[in-house]
This record gives sequence, C-alpha cells and structure tokens, in this order.
Amino acid sequence: MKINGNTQSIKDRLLNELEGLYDVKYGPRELVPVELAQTISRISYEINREISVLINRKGTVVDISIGDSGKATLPQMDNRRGNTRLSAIRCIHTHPGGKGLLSQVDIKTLQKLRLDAMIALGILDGQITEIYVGCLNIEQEADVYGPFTIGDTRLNYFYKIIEELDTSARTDIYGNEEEAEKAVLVGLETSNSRIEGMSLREAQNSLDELEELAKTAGAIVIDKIIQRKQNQDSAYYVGKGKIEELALMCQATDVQLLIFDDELSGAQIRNIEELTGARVIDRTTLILDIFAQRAKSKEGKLQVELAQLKYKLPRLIGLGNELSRLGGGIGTRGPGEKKLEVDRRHIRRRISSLERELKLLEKRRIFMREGREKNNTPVIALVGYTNAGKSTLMNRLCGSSVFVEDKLFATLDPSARKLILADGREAVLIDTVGFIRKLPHDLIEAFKSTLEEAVHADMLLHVVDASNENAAMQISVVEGLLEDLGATTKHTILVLNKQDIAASGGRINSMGYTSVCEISAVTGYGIPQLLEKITEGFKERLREINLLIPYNVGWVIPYIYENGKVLGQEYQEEGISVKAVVKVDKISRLNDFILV
Ligand SMILES: Nc1nc2c(ncn2[C@@H]2O[C@H](COP(=O)(O)OP(=O)(O)OP(=O)(O)O)[C@@H](O)[C@H]2O)c(=O)[nH]1
Ligand SMILES: [Mg+2]
Repeated sequence: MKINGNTQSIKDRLLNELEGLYDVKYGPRELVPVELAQTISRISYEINREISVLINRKGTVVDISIGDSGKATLPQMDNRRGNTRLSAIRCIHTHPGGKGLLSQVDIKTLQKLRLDAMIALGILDGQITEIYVGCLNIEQEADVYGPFTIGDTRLNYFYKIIEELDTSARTDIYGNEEEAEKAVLVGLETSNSRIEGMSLREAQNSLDELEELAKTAGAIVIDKIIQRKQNQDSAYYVGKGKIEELALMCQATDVQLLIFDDELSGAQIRNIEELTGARVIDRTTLILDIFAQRAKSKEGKLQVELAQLKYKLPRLIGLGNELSRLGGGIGTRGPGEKKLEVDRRHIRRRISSLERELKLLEKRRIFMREGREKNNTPVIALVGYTNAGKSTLMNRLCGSSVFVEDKLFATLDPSARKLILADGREAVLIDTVGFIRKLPHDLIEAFKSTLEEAVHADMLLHVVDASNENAAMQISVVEGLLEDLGATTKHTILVLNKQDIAASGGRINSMGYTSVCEISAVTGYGIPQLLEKITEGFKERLREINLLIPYNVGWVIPYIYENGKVLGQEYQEEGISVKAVVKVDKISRLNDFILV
C-alpha cells in the first residue's frame, strides 16, 4: 500500500506513519475514527498540505493521498453497486487552514465519486478545531452538517442517513450481489402468561419462526437469544445489560445485524444500534423486506412499498429529534432538520401517489369481481398460514403453474384460475397471500383489498400444514385474521395438507368446520375427495330468490321447505308472493316462478 499524490520532500518517517493507517481496522459505525483523525491532522500540520483518507464501510482504509480531496482516487471503482447507489466509501480529509467547511472541490468529489460522506477536519496548530460532514440527499445535492468536535457521538448517527439514501436506491436490504449477512435474533419472554413454561415456549416458537423469516430474507442466523423480563424495556426492548452482552458478542463473531422479534420504536432502534454498533431491524421490517423481494404484480409491489413507507415515516421522525439539534444556534435552522423535512415531504408525496394508483387498481379488481358475480361463477379462495401449501394445491387442482417455493410468502398476489368441479361446472379458484403471526398492521391494511377476495368468495379452503407441530396455533392465527376481515360465516373446508409427511394421530381440532379433508397436494392423495367436497359444498350453497306462485300450483312451497327456507310470503291477486333462500342446484326447477 502506498501514499498517493504529491509525496515529494515528505520525510520517510511521516510516510511510514501514514502507511501504518492501512493496517488498522476501524469500527464500521465510527464515521470519524478519533486516532486516525488525530494522526492525519498532526502530519498534515507538519507538512502543511491536505491529506485525504478513504475508508470503506467495513472500516478498512483503501486510499491515502496527499493533496486536496479532489486528488483522492477510488482504487477500483466498484461498478457492481450500480450507478444509483453510493460507493460505500467515505473520505476524511484535512484543511490545514483551520476551517472545517467543505470547499467546492470537496462537494464535487462527493458527487462525482458518490461517496457515503465527505468529512473535512479544520486544523489549527495540529489540533482538530471543527468537523463538517457532507452527505448526498435524494436530489443528489450535498447536505452539509456541522460543526462537530472530534469524538462527538452524534457523528455516529450518520450511517443512518447514509443507509437511508442507499436503501432508497434499491428495494431490499440484502441486495443479491452481496454476501449473506450474519445475524443474531433477539426475543423477549414477558411473564404475562400464568402457566409456567407456557410463555417461554411461545417465545421460542416465535423466535424459530423469525429464524425462518431471516433465512428467507437471505441472512445467516448465528444465534438466537431470549431474555426473560417482566416488561419490555422502553429504551432497549430487552435489558440494557443484555444489549451490552450482545455488543460484545457482535464484535467477537463479526455480526452486524440484530433482528428483534417485536416492533421497535425509533428510539429503541437508535439506542441499541448506538450501544452495539450493529444494524438493528425488527420483525416487521424483516417481513416487509421479504414481501418487497417477492411481490410480483404491480399491485402487490405498490402495496408493499406503501406499507414500508408508512412504517418508516414515524421512525424517521424519531431519528430527527437527534439530528435537528445539529448545527443549532441562534437564527440557524439545523441542516439536519432541513434534510429530514425534505425526506419526510418526499415520503408523504410518494405515499399519496401510491394510494391513488392503488385505488385505480382496486376499482379494476372490483369490476372483474362484479363480472364474475353476474355470471354466477362460484369463487373459492385458498387461505391459510404461509407455507401451508396453498399454491401447491392450486397447481394440483387447476393444473396451472403458480409460483411455488419452500420459502415463506411465496405468493403475494392473488392469482385466479379456472377450476372444473366434479359435476363439470366451472368455478374460480383464488390463491392468497399466506397469513402469519404478528403480521405487521400496516401490511394487513395494505393487503386488505387483496385479502378481501377471501371475504367475497363463496367458499374458503383453509389449508393447513398438518405436519407442522404448531399447526393448531397457525389455524387459530388464520381464524383470527379471517374474523378481522369479516369472513367467518363462509362455507369453509378445513384442508389438512402434507399427509405424506404428517405424523399419524390427529391433534387438530376441526370443530366449527363444515367439512374436513385430509390431502397431500404433492402426492395427490385425497384430491378427488376434496373436489367432491367442494362440489357438495356448492350444492349446499343457498341463494335468495323472489317467486310468484299461482294458487293452483301446490308442490312449490313444500319443495322450498325441503331445499331451503321461506323468508316471507304475501297473498296477492295472481298468487302467493314468496321470498326464500334455496340451495343453488335446486333452483332450476323453480325457474318458471322466479321474479327478476
Ligand atoms: N411433503 C409435502 N410438502 C408439501 C405439500 N404441499 C406443499 N408442500 C411444500 O410446502 C412448501 C410450501 O408450499 P406453497 O404451496 O408455496 O405454500 P403456500 O401456502 O402457497 O405458501 P405462501 O405462498 O408462502 O403463503 C413447498 O416446498 C411445497 O413443495 C405436501 O402435501 N406434502
Ligand atoms: Mg403461495
């Protein structure tokens, strides 16, 4: 490694000292490593020239140059990151004149190299007097923050801004081109359950599921930790001591991602990140991220983006409290506040434009649904916990190819397929997004219009992974969500799937279901019986009709009682006017008397 730029007449001793900086590894979240800053400031003062150091996000120095920041060269410009994303490298450089404000050259370099940040150290007599930090904003302009003094902890919040900008250039946190991230999962067992041991099991199950989610998102889970605590800690979620323990663990195992099992507040995220130096995300962010990776249709993508923004907005404000104090002073609006305002306004604008677009798409869907209703095509919706096998069953029943994968949330978009019933009639089968415990509220809202397909269906197939030991819990989560959607009174068949790998002996309580059917969507076991039950179910389906029955036709009223119910009757001149509900397949005999 060598020192670039004009090194003429600089003593070897100083050059060697500078070269030594290449060998040190700095904390990934430490925007301005104190020792490094002091070293280059002292040498810069001694040689009376500017020194620029480039550091990557892993905390490794990648270039040291003598001369103004414009001389700094990115060693091998990393094109894999694409030209919309940041270079993942920041520049720290000295201003021997004593002023820390960024120069035009500094700002140009920031933009040209798309640096994470351009940091200027004002130096007087070899001491750092002030520090300014420039970061790009969404409009690709430089926002300048400061002045700071060396060691100011606020400097370590900048990676938030940097990350924010970087993620806005790509949709998922994990980026396919990057290696899988190592993560530690953290859960909490609050003692609100009276049954000893019960709450711990629950916390463990929930954490196991979080692990599945993390894997689905592409992370490698190094460890899972559960803390037992009376209540959630408002500042750190778990106890502060636990977080300190985690900080050590992160350092020892080089883990840079902590995933928490519940929704965290903006303040909690900030506190934990500050203490551990790792990036912190919560269950909701993780789920939203997976949804973002998987959404396929335009509507699905818009719905996920909307949910992400809505979740992000209040947490951005949490961070803003810290930032708006930056650069305070009489008559100055902190630049941090300004950037935050820009971001917030940008997000709000995007939210309303997304909402408008979604409204249009929803109208179109309602229109299509009305068409189906008019044709009297029966609609069957597949619902169930994620990974239950809904898409596989749809493929099996319709011979279509819906996206199937052994990952959570393979389906986000309701896809509709034609299904031929056992009696030859046609029906429409609709696949839906999988349900999950602690489904983020914003997501339920976002997907409500999609899930409403289930509410409008004539029949539900509640698919269950009978091989899963948590099947009973999964059933009740789905039932709870269906209740929220107002779809509990539907004719529902409980479909116990994966019989090929399920342990024998039923543990599943099927009370309250019209019918139950054991199948294997993979082997085809039980499928004819399921089709039969579906067809049966439709025969049982009732429809409301109005009739006018002449007085001389005697068989109609008893026939109605046999196949349905009379809701009301009125004696008129031409006959009896009857309002009734009758089984759909028994209606045709009554055609002569039906009023339209
Ligand atoms: N052994 C076995 N595996 C099955 C069966 N049905 C589905 N699977 C597997 O379970 C996994 C999930 O299946 P999907 O059909 O994608 O599940 P889903 O309910 O649509 O999941 P989401 O779309 O995520 O809600 C896949 O790996 C399937 O191959 C079955 O009857 N037996
Ligand atoms: Mg699916």
